[in-house]
Amino acid sequence: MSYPKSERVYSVARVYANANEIRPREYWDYENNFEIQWGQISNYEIVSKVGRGKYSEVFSGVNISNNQACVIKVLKPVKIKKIFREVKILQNLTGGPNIIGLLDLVRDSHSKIPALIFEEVKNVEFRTLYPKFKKADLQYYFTQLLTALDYSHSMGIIHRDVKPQNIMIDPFQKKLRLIDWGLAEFYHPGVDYNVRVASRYHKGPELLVNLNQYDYSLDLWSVGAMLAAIVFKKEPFFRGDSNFDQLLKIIKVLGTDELYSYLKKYGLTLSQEYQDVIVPTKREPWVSFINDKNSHLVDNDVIDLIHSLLRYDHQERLTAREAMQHSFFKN
Ligand SMILES: Nc1ncnc2c1ncn2[C@@H]1O[C@H](COP(=O)(O)OP(=O)(O)OP(=O)(O)O)[C@@H](O)[C@H]1O
Repeated sequence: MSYPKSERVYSVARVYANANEIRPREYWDYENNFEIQWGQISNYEIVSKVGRGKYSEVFSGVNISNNQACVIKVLKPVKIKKIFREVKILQNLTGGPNIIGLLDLVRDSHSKIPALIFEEVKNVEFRTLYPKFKKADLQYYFTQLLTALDYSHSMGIIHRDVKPQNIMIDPFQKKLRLIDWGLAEFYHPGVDYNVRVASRYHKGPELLVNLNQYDYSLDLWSVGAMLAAIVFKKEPFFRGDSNFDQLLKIIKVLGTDELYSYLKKYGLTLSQEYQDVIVPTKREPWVSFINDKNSHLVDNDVIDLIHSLLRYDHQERLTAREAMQHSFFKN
């Protein structure tokens, strides 16, 4: 059984909780009876290297059978289960709005090293792009991102690694694609998930306080952290220098009162290590982050949106769909 329910169910997603249960088992069970149909590796040629991740080397390439540009993600050796999960999730989501399209799967006949073939996005690096964003750009691109997330969540899938590096934007075509589904997971209510996911600066509080029954709302914390970073021109917004320190950076902004209410609500306690260093802290008002460099981007709407995403309590955060309906996107 791949998704054992916990004996104590203390948190269930507010939306799409049964997205997998209502679908056939083959939809989410990537461990049993799942077989990959491999394409022709000879169709693809590498052009140049575009990036490297923890789990892969990524190249721009071309499909010589139709002259189509593509991206070739060559996987580093990892557990076969992890590869199956990424492939199954990509197959389920490909074709959805603003989700990176998986075009083919190939593997080297000798080494058996697999590679994923994707549509190519002519991405402009976020450190170049985001500082130029005006309110209209934020409205447009965050709507695109939330559309991808609402779709993925409605399909029962949590991305679990939302961050600028995983959001490809081609500003000339105004195209946004959510990439890197390597940490994504199927959501089943009442299952204890591994908290060692996401990248440090974008980890939600649930991961840092060891709350295992998290859900889609994890992705909305990461969106909130990204939005706050752009709006307040503070990249990243929460810069912890370790996983331990990451929660301390969040406390500096959100304070301790709501942290303790959060822990109490779900019956959690902080480790002794945290209890030794955390002192009572007041919430830092959002307006205290306004300065000469960012004031043109800040208004009450965007502050309210950030405030509604950056909540300790994952159940209080706006869902992707609710966030899209926020007044920030209307004016
Ligand atoms: N479809 C694409 N179009 C353009 N660039 C891409 C595409 N896919 C991946 N890249 C580039 O390759 C990098 C690594 O890809 P990806 O995040 O999928 O790999 P990873 O090994 O899972 O990375 P990580 O260590 O962040 O988990 C991306 O940050 C991006 O720069």
